[in-house]
Amino acid sequence: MIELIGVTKNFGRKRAVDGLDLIVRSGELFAFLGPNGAGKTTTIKMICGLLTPSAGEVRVGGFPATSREARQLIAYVPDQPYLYEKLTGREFLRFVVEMYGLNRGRATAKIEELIDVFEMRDYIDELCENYSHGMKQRVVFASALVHEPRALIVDEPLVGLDPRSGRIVKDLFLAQARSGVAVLMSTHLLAIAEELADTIGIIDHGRMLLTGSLAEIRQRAQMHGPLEDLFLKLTGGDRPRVSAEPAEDAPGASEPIELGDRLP
Ligand SMILES: Nc1ncnc2c1ncn2[C@@H]1O[C@H](COP(=O)(O)OP(=O)(O)OP(=O)(O)O)[C@@H](O)[C@H]1O
Repeated sequence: MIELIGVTKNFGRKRAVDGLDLIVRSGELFAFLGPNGAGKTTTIKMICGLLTPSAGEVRVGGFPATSREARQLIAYVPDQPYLYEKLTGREFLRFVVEMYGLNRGRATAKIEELIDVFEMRDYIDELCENYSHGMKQRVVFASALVHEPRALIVDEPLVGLDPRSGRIVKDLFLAQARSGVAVLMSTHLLAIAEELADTIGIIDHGRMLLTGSLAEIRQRAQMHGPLEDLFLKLTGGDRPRVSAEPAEDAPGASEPIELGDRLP
């Protein structure tokens, strides 16, 4: 459903994405991982047709990503939700229906279904300006699904969500993938990738380092511990060592703290 072949993106002299190959099939939940500045958002924007590649091809459902056909197939949920503050959540969903030119009867039923899925009935008729981050994010997810996309692209989907909202969103990804939607999720939360993903892709400096199921990438990297260790090893060394610079006479003052030592 989503296909990138030899994709490069330059911003002036900066190469953000470098000869990237990436495939997400219908029904697959793909976790796109990489350190800050690795090229994830740039890649996502090319898939959504918001940026054009400097070289290579990006296709969605067989159509060029910038085409109208591709845009009809895709839904994109950015990490910072954007809503029209002076509309209610329901009005915003109706606005999206109009934008896509959807059949009103069918879309109204879909909106009602999504209001229940995202547990928004208590606040959907209030103005968006009064919503919390999590409430906004639920409306944004609902608006992304109203046209029944075949590819769902989400950038850092769980940031700022409470456990209940996070559970709803995670269940939604699984349900979408099981119903045949290609789901591409960019995240820094490795536990989410471990929990949900069929396939994990690790990108660094614009290049795909490894792709496969968790078991496959562990085998290829010859590392069988936590994904965090594998990720850190692949993307530039082991666990970072951070000097806490305690007072000179503090106990253990000369010992650097190793991140992760205190984690359960
Ligand atoms: N519009 C732009 N102009 C110049 N450089 C850019 C632009 N957008 C991104 N870059 C650079 O391209 C590289 C990749 O950025 P990108 O935002 O794709 O990374 P990312 O993996 O999404 O990072 P993060 O996890 O921090 O969000 C970075 O070095 C960034 O500074």
